[in-house]
Amino acid sequence: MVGELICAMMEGKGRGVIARHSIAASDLLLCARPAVVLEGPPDPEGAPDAARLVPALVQAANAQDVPQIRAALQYLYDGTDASRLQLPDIRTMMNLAKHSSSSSSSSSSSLQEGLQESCCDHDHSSGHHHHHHDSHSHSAAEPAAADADKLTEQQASLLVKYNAFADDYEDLAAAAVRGAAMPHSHVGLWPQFALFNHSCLPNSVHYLVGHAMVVRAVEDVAAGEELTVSYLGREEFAPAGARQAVLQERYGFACGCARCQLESQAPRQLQQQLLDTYRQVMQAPRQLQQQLLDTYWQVMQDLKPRFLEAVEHQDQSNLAAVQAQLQTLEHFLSAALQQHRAVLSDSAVLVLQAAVYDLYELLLFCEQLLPQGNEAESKHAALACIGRCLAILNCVSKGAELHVFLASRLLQHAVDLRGPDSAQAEAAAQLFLEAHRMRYGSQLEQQVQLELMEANKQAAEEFLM
Ligand SMILES: C[S@@+](CC[C@H](N)C(=O)[O-])C[C@H]1O[C@@H](n2cnc3c(N)ncnc32)[C@H](O)[C@@H]1O
Repeated sequence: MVGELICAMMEGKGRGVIARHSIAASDLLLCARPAVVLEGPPDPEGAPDAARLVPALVQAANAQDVPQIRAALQYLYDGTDASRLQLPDIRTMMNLAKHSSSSSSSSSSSLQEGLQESCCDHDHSSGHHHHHHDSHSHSAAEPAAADADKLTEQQASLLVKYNAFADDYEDLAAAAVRGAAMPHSHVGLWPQFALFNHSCLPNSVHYLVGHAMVVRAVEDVAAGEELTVSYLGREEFAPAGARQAVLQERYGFACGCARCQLESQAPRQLQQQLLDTYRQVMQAPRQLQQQLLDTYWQVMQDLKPRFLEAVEHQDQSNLAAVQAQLQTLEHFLSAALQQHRAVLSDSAVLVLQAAVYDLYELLLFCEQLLPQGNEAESKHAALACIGRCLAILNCVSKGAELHVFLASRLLQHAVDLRGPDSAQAEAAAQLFLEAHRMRYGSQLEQQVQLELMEANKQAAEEFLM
């Protein structure tokens, strides 16, 4: 499928990646190794500072024995030079990665190799196609260096500033399946991945397997349509203004994607309400988030079997007070959404709700920490909360890790509450499978599929409250 992508100029965005032919949801788009990558310690310490990539990038680009890296980076930096318009194809990228400074013992797992093979199998073209263009977002600070043979430190800094990618973990389930030790944080530069532009409602998902960057479509994409990824992590769950501020500051562009447009066209009153809700959720209950997380860790570490009981003995009344506040917020927001329901499609409502995703997630956490009524009732309530969160993620964040985790949680609750053979459990299993299909594709061997599902179930236990 990699051969089906074209690099072209996108109005107001510099270059971008478009589909040459139609692409189906869950198709693999890219699996590429980095030009450079640095591993950090496992979370919570986070990924190394991207600035540390600059000297490594200069060194990799100027290494005599691997001119392809220099070509890829120079292309990325300065697409205006006709002599360098030919982007190395995926095979070249794979080969050059063998020589790159980023070799890793963990990168030879069978899952990763499988992914690479599936790329190569589909790559029937001789390389990417792209059109000549004369402006480029990365090179604003200076024209192409006359001595184009060497990538300068200044050029490398610009490349890193706009193109580096960092993550606290590689894909946790894939790491577990391939037997990797504790997954590490990463910061690196993947030249082909860096050609994808951003959307707050992306049609592709991306993640690391070892050092390989995997990109997969999560929507059906028509020929000629742009393929987009989200540059925002958790910050994607914020209103348009907040997202745009981050994108402007970090990447220097004003986002005008479909989600931003939808929000800016929503009735003014509703926009204000979304903003107010977001502020209240993000400001006031920040302590609550911490409190909930602290509670979570405490309970998971030594009191897991008596999870709900233990929480009751700690700060139940405090949590209940916050829960009540959250419920009030949710009530008003839902009334406002209801008021404008006639002009909003189902998915528009979900897109708008994504701006205050934290509200819904905190309600879910409260529900899980503070059971109300009898066990069945509280499970019902939790099931409804999970369903709501999942619907939002299924709309704006398809194939994301959180999407897979919540689908796993929904399945667990449905099985618990209604039994493994119930219609609800079956529907939830279908959602879990679908989230997996988006993230890992539809052509996985059944055994690998089962192992990934089990690993994601475990990871959801550990990482989701
Ligand atoms: C990783 S690069 C993406 C490829 C880039 N367009 C190019 O020509 O090399 C990130 C840069 O692309 C541009 N960009 C990405 N997404 C955009 C969007 N939705 N709207 C406008 N510019 C965007 C910004 O200049 C950003 O700093």
